[in-house]
Amino acid sequence: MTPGKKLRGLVAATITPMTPDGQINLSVIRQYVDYLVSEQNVKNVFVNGTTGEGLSLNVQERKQLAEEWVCQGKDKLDHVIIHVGALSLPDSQELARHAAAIGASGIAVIAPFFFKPTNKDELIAFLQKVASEAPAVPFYYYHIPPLTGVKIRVEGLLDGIKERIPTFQGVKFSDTDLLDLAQCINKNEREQFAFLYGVDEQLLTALAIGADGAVGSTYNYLGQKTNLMLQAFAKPDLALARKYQFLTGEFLNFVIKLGFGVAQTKAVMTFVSGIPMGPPRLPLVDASEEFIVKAKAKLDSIVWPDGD
Ligand SMILES: CC(=O)N[C@@H]([C@@H](O)[C@H](O)[C@H](O)CO)[C@@H](O)CC(=O)C(=O)O
Repeated sequence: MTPGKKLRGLVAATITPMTPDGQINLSVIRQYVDYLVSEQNVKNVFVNGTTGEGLSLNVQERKQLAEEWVCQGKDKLDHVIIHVGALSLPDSQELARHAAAIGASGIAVIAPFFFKPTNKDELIAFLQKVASEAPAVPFYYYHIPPLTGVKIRVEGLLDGIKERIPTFQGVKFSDTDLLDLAQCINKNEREQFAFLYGVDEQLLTALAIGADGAVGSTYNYLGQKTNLMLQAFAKPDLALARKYQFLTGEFLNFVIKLGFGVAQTKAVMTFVSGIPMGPPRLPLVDASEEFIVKAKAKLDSIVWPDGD
């Protein structure tokens, strides 16, 4: 891992592999790391987040997964960010201490979403209590209002955040309010915070307003194609960048219409990578055979600009 290096580019929101009987399956994580690096050119991971079913795992499972990713990622990955958010503050603090102890390169926290903070001060108070348990570890706020229902705008949250959370390093922004994201980027140029976008089908738009990179589920299996989009954008060859975005969008638009979530992501990753991701944990249920057949046919039918 590369300490101190600003987080940029693609971050795979990792899937939690499970055995057919629903236990976490640590045995494939080594192969998973190698696959991300060699086949997808993705060297950053975000562990135990939404895609990783982090909120459906117990504390022990989350620690085991964090340890395995840090251990297998050593000398191979640049950043291993561990999501340590939980509804229970002590659980979240325990996970933050654990992430620090195992040498994670960052921690992230989601807004609590059962009893919700009602304003930015309450939210910052919660985040601060977690961040202070890992005082040497870069801290990221994980903003995902479609799932948490916590709609506190990030722009306001960032005002004076470094005084409250000295380790504050950036935001994983999984929302479509691009005005909020743009205001964050515009106001925080000097702070060197990292803004990582989390709606994969709209990444190009976020890059245009200055996002540093992205955290998402599709970079597990479309990382290499999305990296080509990032390269085209940097060149700049916007026409080419758009082609990549339109094609990933075409796939996502297709699967979203069929019904797309973490269970389906596990199925897609299994057929693309060959690594068994197993079933999701209840209340999520397995992707149907019909979904798998249709999603695979759709992905195979796409002709990418690089000729693949
Ligand atoms: C709601 C949701 O799951 N969003 C995904 C996206 O990557 C999403 O799967 C993608 O944009 C397809 O819609 C990520 O933002 C989630 C994520 O990064 C995580 O797993 O923590």
